[in-house]
Amino acid sequence: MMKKALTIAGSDSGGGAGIQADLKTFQELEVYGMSVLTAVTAQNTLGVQGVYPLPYEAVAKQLDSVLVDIGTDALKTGMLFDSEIIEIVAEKVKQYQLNTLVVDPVMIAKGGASLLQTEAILALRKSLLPLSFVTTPNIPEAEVLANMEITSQEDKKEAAKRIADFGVNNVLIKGGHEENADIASDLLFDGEHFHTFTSKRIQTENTHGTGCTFSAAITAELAKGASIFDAISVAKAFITDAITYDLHIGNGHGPTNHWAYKHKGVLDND
Ligand SMILES: Nc1ncnc2c1ncn2[C@@H]1O[C@H](COP(=O)(O)OP(=O)(O)O)[C@@H](O)[C@H]1O
Ligand SMILES: Cc1ncc(COP(=O)(O)O)c(N)n1
Repeated sequence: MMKKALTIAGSDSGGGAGIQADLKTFQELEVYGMSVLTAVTAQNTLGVQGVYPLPYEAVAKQLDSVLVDIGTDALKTGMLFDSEIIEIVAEKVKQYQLNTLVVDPVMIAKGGASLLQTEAILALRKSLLPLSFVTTPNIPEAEVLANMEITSQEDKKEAAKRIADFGVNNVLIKGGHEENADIASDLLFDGEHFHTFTSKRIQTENTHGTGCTFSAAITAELAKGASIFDAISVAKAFITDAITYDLHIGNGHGPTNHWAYKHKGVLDND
């Protein structure tokens, strides 16, 4: 039986991040993908030109439609926009007893546009993180959640512990923003131990959607029954290939290549 994965996120009209990145990743990793939209963004490789949240009722209804009938083996959240949407998601996660929740605490798009209202940070900490199996902040997001600056490996560890204290089982702080490093190193705290997942750093401007793609890959692997460690290992290989075979599309920060992980051979012969 094919496993199922659900993403609750915003639409990226440019196709590189958000719902579109998530569904492409689910497809490549061979899980059945479903989506609940929270907002529509007018977006391309140059940035975000508009943000249009959906009515709260639309978010709640989409969740009920999917969960009453189809159900899911794992789910992830991306852009949630405000505290009301966070509370709706938290309610539904409890109501339908969903255990495998991946929270990618999307706050700001790479060009600087806000995808989460500042008032919503509290709701994220108090209502959603306690229900989560894993959360995947980048460094600026980890700084906001943990309420501290991160300038060293020790700071990263301290921030991971502080975020775990909100009640989430696993905290994965991504190292994509450490631009001076020659590796891209992500730190996992599983409540007891630290592990790092490392790849070489790829020099490219085309990193639009890396965080969405990475957390979607973790979600797909968890849906198939992988352990958190194995799910992150596959996701790290998936995102590294997707960045290595990046797409030179548009005039700004292009997207990653969701096709690469499964079809490197074909791309190498291109
Ligand atoms: N230039 C890069 N080379 C290799 N891996 C990268 C690069 N940039 C980001 N990554 C990896 O992509 C994943 C997403 O991280 P990040 O870019 O920090 O997320 P976000 O998109 O949320 O800011 C992480 O595994 C990170 O290590
Ligand atoms: C609708 C939407 N959701 C999320 C992101 C973040 O993208 P990234 O993965 O590059 O942090 C985005 N740019 N747009």
